[in-house]
Formats: sequence, structure tokens, C-alpha cells
Amino acid sequence: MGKSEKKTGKGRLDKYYKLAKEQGYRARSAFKLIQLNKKYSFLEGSKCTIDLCAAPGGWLQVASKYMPPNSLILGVDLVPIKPIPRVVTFAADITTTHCRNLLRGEMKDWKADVVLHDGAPNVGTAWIQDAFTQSELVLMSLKLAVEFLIKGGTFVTKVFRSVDYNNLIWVFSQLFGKVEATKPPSSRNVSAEIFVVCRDFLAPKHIDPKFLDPKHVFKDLSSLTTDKGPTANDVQANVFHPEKKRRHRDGYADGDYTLFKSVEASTFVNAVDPIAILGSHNQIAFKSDEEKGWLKLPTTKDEIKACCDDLKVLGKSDFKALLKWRLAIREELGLDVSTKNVEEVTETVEVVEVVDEEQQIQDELERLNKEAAARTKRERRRANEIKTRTIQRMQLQMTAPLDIGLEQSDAALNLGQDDIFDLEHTERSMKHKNRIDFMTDNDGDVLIEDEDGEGTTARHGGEDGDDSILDEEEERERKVAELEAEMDGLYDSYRERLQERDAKFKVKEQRKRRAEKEEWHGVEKEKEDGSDSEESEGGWDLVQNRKLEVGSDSDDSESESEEVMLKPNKKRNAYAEEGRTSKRRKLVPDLAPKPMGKTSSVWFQQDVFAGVEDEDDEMDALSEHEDSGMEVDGGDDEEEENSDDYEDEDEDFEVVPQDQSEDETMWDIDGENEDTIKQEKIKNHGLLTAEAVTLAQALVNRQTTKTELINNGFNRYSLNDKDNLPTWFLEEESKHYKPNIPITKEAMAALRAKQRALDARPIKKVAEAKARKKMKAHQKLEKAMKKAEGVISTADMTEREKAEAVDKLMKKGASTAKKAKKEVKLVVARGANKGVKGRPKGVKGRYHMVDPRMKKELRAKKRKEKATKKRK
Ligand SMILES: C[S@@+](CC[C@H](N)C(=O)[O-])C[C@H]1O[C@@H](n2cnc3c(N)ncnc32)[C@H](O)[C@@H]1O
Repeated sequence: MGKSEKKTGKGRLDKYYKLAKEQGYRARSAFKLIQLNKKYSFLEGSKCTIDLCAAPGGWLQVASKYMPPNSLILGVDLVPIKPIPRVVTFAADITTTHCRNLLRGEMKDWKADVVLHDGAPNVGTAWIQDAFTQSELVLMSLKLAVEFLIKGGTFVTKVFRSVDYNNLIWVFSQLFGKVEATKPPSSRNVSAEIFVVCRDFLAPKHIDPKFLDPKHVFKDLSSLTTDKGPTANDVQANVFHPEKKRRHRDGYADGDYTLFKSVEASTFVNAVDPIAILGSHNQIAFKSDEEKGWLKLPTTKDEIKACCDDLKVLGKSDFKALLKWRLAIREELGLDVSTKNVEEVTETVEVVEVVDEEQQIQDELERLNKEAAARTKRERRRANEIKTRTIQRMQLQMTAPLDIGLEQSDAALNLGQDDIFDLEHTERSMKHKNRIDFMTDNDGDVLIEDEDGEGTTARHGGEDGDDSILDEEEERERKVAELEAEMDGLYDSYRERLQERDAKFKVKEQRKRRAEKEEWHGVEKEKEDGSDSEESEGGWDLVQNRKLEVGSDSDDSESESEEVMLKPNKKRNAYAEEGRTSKRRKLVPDLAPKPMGKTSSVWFQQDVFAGVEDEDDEMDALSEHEDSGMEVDGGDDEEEENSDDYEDEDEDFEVVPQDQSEDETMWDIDGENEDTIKQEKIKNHGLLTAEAVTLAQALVNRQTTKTELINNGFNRYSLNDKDNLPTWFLEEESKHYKPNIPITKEAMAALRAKQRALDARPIKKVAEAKARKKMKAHQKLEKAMKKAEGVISTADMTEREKAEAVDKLMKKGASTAKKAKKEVKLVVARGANKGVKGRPKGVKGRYHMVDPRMKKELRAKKRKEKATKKRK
């Protein structure tokens, strides 16, 4: 709401408002005093004026303007008044003795010629209280006036036309010679205010205290009665907008001097217009026995009782509560019939129908059956919808593996979320399957262990029941395998997408893996070229590879048990192959030839492999190493291919197909190959992590031994079984599930020193440029020397000439390396040089005009450099 709108709404933007603004008065009310003074001229002759209720100070400004110089002007208000020249102000309540004392202190034994009062009580309390304070305020100002006024002095006060008006005028006339009520033109017509100018103060020696006692002055008023009540509008407004306090500026109804009105509760309850009663009364009283009985009813809560006590302080919600209470009482009395009751009656009529009990039970059962059927149907439909949605999302590659996990509560598959992630369960079912396989006897009979552990024989493919159990199990396994394969595939495509989005993804991955390795062993492991292939592997492949690695390490007896473990996996892989279409490519090993990894090349550089070129021989060599329990790092697809072939022929023989895993390094601590790489790496780059340096220092300082270190390598992290875990889980786990090797201060310091040394080294480009320069200088010098040799061998030159020529040549040859920089003189544009155009006087050679500030900055820079050098 705009300001002008607000003001216009109240009719305030009148000419006096504008005039007050123009003339610098703090309030438009200033014009009321100006006009009153114009009519009665009391300010011009006043030497002392007291303004009661003077804030913000409009009247004080007028007094200060119209009163003679050196006169005393005092202003009092509840709120502080901003200073006005030659005006003394206080903040005090005019009804208190404190205010009186303040005035007395300021006046000494002076008397005031004029006492002004423009007070308006601050609204906020109950309406009845307002009405009382208003009249009281006038009487209080009169009390102060008669105390401080000089005989013949003037008292100007504002009163509201109310029931008190006549009484007040009568009191004034008892104390002043002339009493006139007037409404200055600046006072709005809508306002009930009127100004009474009491002149010629009689200053009686004794003033009857009753004249100044509100109780006395307004005492008789209560005896007067009126027929004219408040208007209907007023009443409604009182009830529905109680917060808007009405000042009754038009005064009370003639003769209606009873400010406090009580109404009996029964009148309110029986009234045709209860709102009118609420608006025109102060209290609802419970006098008769019947009314007192209502007080005990549960509907008459404490709040209702409190509301009935003082209607004038109630809010809208209180009135509503009272009207509701009235309705409740009326229902209680049978005066009203509530809609609720009507409904209840109707219901009762329905229930009263005589129904056969059996029939009723039958109906109830039918109803329950129908409900159950509908529920099942609903659930099935919902499950189908979810299934379809999930499949669609999978097809559209919208579902990331984690999402899948959340959405796979597929009732149709009999797999909840728990089932999918319940790997134990999956494994159990697989083992169960294996056990069945293993327990198949030669006759083709199957030994199935019952709960007690006793074997029972069942015909292979015999009874339907067993078949169905097997089918169910198989079906279940198949679905689990399919889902897992699906998830792995999706995870791979997710990683691919990630790779596409983030160009640094590969580098990050490599770094991460390197960091992991270092954390374990303290030395950085050479990154294999084949890491790419590992990255592109699905989780299932990784698990498979790990299995193969473990298998290759274990002895024969172990490999047998491993085989048992591996079997279901192979089977699962087969299922996965079956079930997968587009994502399947991730599970198929990449057959394209790949460059040999660095580790591999180091390995194959050994003498043993000299001259071995053909594939078969290579495979022989590999198998030899397998037998000797040594780790062979693959990465070549040829090997991989061959390994597959061999696997088919002899399952005991398994070749590590691709990249070396972290586990491998852990298990093969003494591996020759490993050591070579590590040594080489350390030789080239030194130790790179604080953990590695800590361990190395501990070793050097004999705080630990190699054996201890190896033993420490076998901790809960190293023996973490990662089988059957999906890649995404392993990756997530690798972030947090790792040993926390303590590092020492010394290790950190050593690493930092190394880093600083590295930082101090010039970058490759700079080093190259320097080398180029050096080389050129060297070439030039060589050229000069050749020329000098030519000069020496010349016959037609004297020895002296030869020496001079050689000297010149050699100088020229050497000078290129150090070309003297042409010096540029800096001339400060200050004093005579300020604003000079062209060469400044007395400056020879190259020069550059500079701002004096530049020199200062240069000096500061040098200072700083010096300080940093010192610190170093
Ligand atoms: C209409 S204003 C006075 C305007 C003033 N005449 C002027 O021209 O600026 C009424 C003032 O009376 C003050 N007032 C109300 N009750 C009071 C009390 N008990 N003691 C002192 N001042 C009071 C209010 O604080 C308010 O500032």
C-alpha cells in the first residue's frame, strides 16, 4: 500500500497536513493551536507556557514561535520529544507526582501564563478503560494547570464529546472566569474532539478536591440512563473487529451513562440476536440456578467462563467460541437440533432393521473375501507395473546399479531387495546346488541331506516334487545370476558414461589405484598398460580373475576345493551369457591384441626367454612358471586366448589372464619380478608416500625388521574376502576399507624436502632452452677457434696482426653466450622532469620515463625478495 493511499484513505492528506510539512511543523495539530491562538491571543503575552502531552512537539513549535523571547516553555509527554530551541522537555506521565515534581523543579516559584493540553490516551487496554482514562487525563491536566497557573492565566484543553463533557465544562466554569468550547477549522469534522479555552483563572485559595477527583466528577453519571443504545453496526463491529478500538468520539448515547453492562447468560442463550448482545455488553453473568448449572456442563470450559467475564477484551475467535457454546447450550436445552443428531437418528433407523444372524456372518465373510481378492489383484498389478518399469528403465539405461537395487523388490521374481543383496543366501543356494551335484552317486541317484543330516535317496528326475524343488532352485539361481550379470553390465556402462563425461576419469582411476598399492606396500607399483582392460572389465570378470589368481597360487588340494567354489561361478557366467544381450560385450574378453605391459616386458627380457618367439613356446614358459608357483603377469590377449584353451583342456592349469591385481603383489612379496620393478621405481622416483617413507625409515633405523613388515601385511584388510562381490561394491569399499598406517613427522619432513627440491628444479622447457643456448655458444666458440686456426696458419700476416685477429675472433665467439643487455635508464617524472615532452635534460642513451610510484614499488619488490631469500 502506498503512503499517499494510506493517508488519503483516512482523509489525512488535507491542506493542513501539506502546510505543516511546508512550514516544518512536526504535526498538523500545530495549526489547531495557531487558530486557537489567533482567536484568543494567549501566546503573545505569555512568559511561561506548559504544554502537557506535547509529543511530537507541534504545539511547542507554535508556542516557541508566537511567545515573546526569553519566555519559558516546558513540554511533557510520555514519550521523549526531540529538542526544540528554547523549549525544555521531559518524558513523564502527567498523572503522576513525578511529573508534578519535575515541573516544580523547573518552574521554581514561577507561575505559568498558559497551560496547554492536547492529550489523547494511548489505546490498547479494554475499551471501557479507554473511555475512563480519556476523561481522567483532562481532569489530571486541569489539576496540574490549577497548581501552576497564574491568576488570570489560560488553560486550553482538548475534550471529547462524551458523557463526561458537561461535567467537565461545569468544573472548568467553577475555576475560570471565561470558558469557551471551540472547534478550530483545522480539526477534522469527523473527529469528536473539541477544544475548551478556559481563560481568566480565578485562582481560588481553596479548591475543592472533589473538582479534581475523577470518581467524584464522573460519579453522578452512572445514575443517568438512556434508551438509545449503540447502533447495530457498532455492535457488529465490536464483535467481529474487536481489535479496532472505537473511541466513541461522537460521545455516548444521551443518558447512557452506565459504562459497565452485564447480561444474564439465559438472555444471551435465548436471544434472537446474540451478536448484538455480545457487542453491547461487558459481561455475561450466571446468576440463576439454571445458569449456574450450565457452568458445570463440560461444554462450559474455563476459557468460556473467562470470556464471559469481560466481553470487551475478547478477540474474534473468543466471540466465535462463545457463539458455539451458546449453540451447545441450546441443543442441551432442546431449543436446537444439531445436524449431527439428525444424522444419528437416521443411522439408528437403518440399524434397527432385523437381520438374520447367519446371513449377516455369510455377508461379512463374502465381503472379506472380496476385499482380499481385490487386494491381491491390486498388489499383483502393482508388482507387474514395477517390473515393466524396471525393465524399461534398464533397456533405456536409465537405471544405475544402485537404483536397480532399490527397485528390485520384484514380487514376480520372488526377489525382494534383500534377496538381491543377500549374497550369503545366493551363495548358500549355489552351494546347495553343488552339494546336490556332488552327492549324485554313480547310479544317477541324488543324495539329499535332510534337516537332521541324514541322507535320503531320491531318483534323479524322479518324483515331481523333487523336480520342482530343483527347478525352483535353478530358476532362482538363474535369475540371481542374470540380475547380477545385468547389474555388472549396467555398472560398466555407467562407468563408461562417467568416462565420457569426465575427461580426467582415467587418470583419476590410475592415480587411485596407484595410491592404493602404495598404501599397502610402501612403494609404487608400475602401472600396467593393461589397466585399461581392467577398467573396462565388468565386476564379474574381476571376480573371475581374482579367483583364477587365487587358484594359480594354491596347491593341488586347495585347487580342488577352489574348483568347487568356482563351479557355480562358471555356471553363473554361463547364465549371464545367456541372459545378456547388449551389455554382454563387457563380459567377453577383448580379443584385440594389446601392447605388452611394462612388467611383462621386464619379465620377458630375462635370458630364459631369449629366442623364444613362437606362441607354443611362450605358453610352455608360462606354464613352467605357474608350476614353480611364481606369478606371471599377463595383459597379452594371446596369452589370454591360450589360457582359455588350456582351461578347457585342463582345469588345474589357469593363467592370470590380464592385469596384476593388488592381491597378487600382496601374496608375492618375494617375487623376483616384483622386486626388480620396485627397485627400479624407487631408484627413479624414490619413495612417494609418507607411509612408505615411515616404513623405510623404521627399517633403516632398525625399529622394525623385514619379517615384521611382511607379517604386518597380513591384517584384516589383506585377508578381506572379495569373492562374489560386485565391482561397484569393491570400489566403494576400497575408499574406506584400508589400513591406517601411522606416519611420522620425520617422514613428512623428508617428503616435503624432496618435494621442495623437485619444485626448485626448472621445468623441462626451461632446461631444454638453457641446454640449447649452451650448445649454440659452444658451436660458436668452436667455429671461432677454427677460424683462429686459419688465421694462425696464414702466412701473409705478421705475428702481431695474427694475435690481434685471433683475439678479436675469440672475443666474438665468446660474446654470444653473454650478450650484454642494453641498459635502459629510468627517469622519474618528478620536479623538472614532470610533464616534460621529449628527452629530459642531461639524460643520455636509452631512457624510460617512470612514475615515482613505480620506483617505490620496485624497491619494495626487491626488499621482499631479499627477505624471502633470508628466510630460506
Ligand atoms: C495528539 S498527541 C499531542 C500532539 C501535540 N500537541 C503536538 O502538536 O505535537 C497526544 C499525546 O498525548 C500523550 N499522552 C497520552 N497520555 C499521556 C500521559 N498520561 N502523560 C503524558 N502524555 C500523555 C501521548 O503520548 C501523545 O503524544
